[in-house]
Amino acid sequence: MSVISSWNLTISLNTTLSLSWRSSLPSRAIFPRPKKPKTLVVLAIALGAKPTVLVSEKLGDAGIQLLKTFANVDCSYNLSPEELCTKISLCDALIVRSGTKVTREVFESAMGRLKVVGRAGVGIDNVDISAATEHGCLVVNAPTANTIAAAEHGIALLTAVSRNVAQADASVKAGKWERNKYVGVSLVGKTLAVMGFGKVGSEVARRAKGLGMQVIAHDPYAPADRARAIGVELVSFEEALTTADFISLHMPLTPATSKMFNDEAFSRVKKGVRIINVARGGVIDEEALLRALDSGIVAQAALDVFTEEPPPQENKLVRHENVTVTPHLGASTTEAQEGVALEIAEAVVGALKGELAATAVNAPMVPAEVLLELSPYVALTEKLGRLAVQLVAGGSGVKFVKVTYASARGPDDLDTRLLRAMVTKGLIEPISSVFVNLVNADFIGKQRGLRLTEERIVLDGSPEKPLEFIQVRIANVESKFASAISNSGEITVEGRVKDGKPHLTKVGSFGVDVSLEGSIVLCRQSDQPGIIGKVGNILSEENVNVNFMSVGRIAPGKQAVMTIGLDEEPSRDALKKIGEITAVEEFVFLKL
Ligand SMILES: NC(=O)C1=CN([C@@H]2O[C@H](COP(=O)(O)OP(=O)(O)OC[C@H]3O[C@@H](n4cnc5c(N)ncnc54)[C@H](O)[C@@H]3O)[C@@H](O)[C@H]2O)C=CC1
Ligand SMILES: O=C(O)C(=O)COP(=O)(O)O
Repeated sequence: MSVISSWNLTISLNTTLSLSWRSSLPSRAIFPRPKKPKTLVVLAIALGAKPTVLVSEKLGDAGIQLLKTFANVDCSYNLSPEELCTKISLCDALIVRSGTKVTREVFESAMGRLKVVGRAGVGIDNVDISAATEHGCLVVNAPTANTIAAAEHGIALLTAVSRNVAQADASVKAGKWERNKYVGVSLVGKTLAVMGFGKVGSEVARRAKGLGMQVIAHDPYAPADRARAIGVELVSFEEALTTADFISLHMPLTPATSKMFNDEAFSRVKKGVRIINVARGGVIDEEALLRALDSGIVAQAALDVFTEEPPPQENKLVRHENVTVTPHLGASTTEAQEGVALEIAEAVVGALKGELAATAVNAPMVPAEVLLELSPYVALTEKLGRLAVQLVAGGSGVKFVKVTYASARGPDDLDTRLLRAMVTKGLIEPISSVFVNLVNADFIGKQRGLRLTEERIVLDGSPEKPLEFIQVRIANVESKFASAISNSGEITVEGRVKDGKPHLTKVGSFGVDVSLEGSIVLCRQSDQPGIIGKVGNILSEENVNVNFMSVGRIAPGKQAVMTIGLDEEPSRDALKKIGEITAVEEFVFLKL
């Protein structure tokens, strides 16, 4: 058994938790309904209302049409930050490109309604991801559809710069004919340093090789074999700077890459280097670039992106004669815009339907086939969490939770992040007003001081099924249903997936078997004939449908735990009657 992760979370239980003793039913025998804005979208859909998607920048028509099949679509472009904050509390999703700043204030103004932000493109530096995560808002992007467009624009700028295309064009249009002034430089045989060897960078490299250039790349995280496969040598930052005739930037803007190209970097480049930036303005210290251009260290620059967009009129870089500029056009081809629009619309609609997004930026990306396989276990883990926490006696603080996964698969073949998040959701939601999802589960858990430990039991046998059983244990607490405490002294619930459905298979040390649907009555009685019939009668008198019933015994004639799965919620009166059956020693009603 090995511990694979742990973190802290403290849940303080309020005293009106679900448990009821046989003869003293509290005023509300069931769990208090959470006050949270729980899955508003799903609720809205259930009521027949469509979710609302705000599109704040121009999006390809195919994407808009797809969104309209599922949601009310509000295309409001050029909103001021204040207008965005005002509108956002009425929206379930927001779709942006690079021009909308999705700040913490936006998430705060959403007041819990905003469920997903879709970035119709790659760079997510305009979205405050930490704030999104803290607010449980999923951020998805469209990472692939504009790769080629951005790479082609990089190559367009590379060739334009080398032959002074923009300057010469302006000159001819101004009535001049300056053939000697605009003599260019050749690309063939020159060294191009691609900085950031990801999707765009590697496509630029491929194309530059076709132009006869020597291509080197700097990317601390790129796999060497990918570079080798296209004949590119991965080099250090230093080597890239000192050997390149052309430098093309393709890394994301992050705290680590911010102003990566500064005075220090420009002091090490080859004199006369040419720089192309189709990444983000912020990766260059623009003042430093201006100095390097003025001193001739950098011969020319081609910039598609700027620290501030649009750049102010007086921006000296924009007006510099050795600088070619475009207004952030990297992704702007008809094909790329239709592609990203569809990619983001699909991701946003999927997220609004509650599906997990393959392009999630702030949640684990779980491949579709893994999701499909894990989905019954997702339901199981959430329900086990909900059951376990409902079994805790009011006043106990839930801090130490252990989740055990029993599987014949090796640890690398089982991604438990999703399952862990769902246990957290199950543990926290019934006893608090927060909404927990895959996005914010770890954050909320940590914030509340819960210490959740995951363990693996590696079983012999066929690894065909991802999991054999899952156990959730809560230590250092008392239970309102004493039988839920196992021999190890912890509240223990265990479940399995049977025929694709989650089942509860153990409570404390008692083996049980009940499908986890509707609600459950757990009942400990002295093992004797007739109890099942008596309980069944009480429920049938109330028209409460029993969907499952099982009895687990320590030994014949001793104690047994009866588990009853119910489709409807029984009245308080019916529960009271169950508690009054003489052989019933304790019972509890649990909502799933
Ligand atoms: N101008 C435009 O319209 C467009 C701009 N972009 C920009 O291009 C960037 C790259 O896009 P993709 O290639 O699709 O992303 P990607 O994630 O596939 O590639 C980024 C690469 O940068 C590398 N990287 C990270 N830190 C680095 C560092 N300190 N030094 C060197 N490399 C580093 C990463 O390892 C990764 O391989 C985006 O983040 C976006 O900002 C993307 C599309 C269009
Ligand atoms: O995808 C990206 O990262 C881009 O920079 C494209 O930006 P845009 O969607 O054209 O505003």
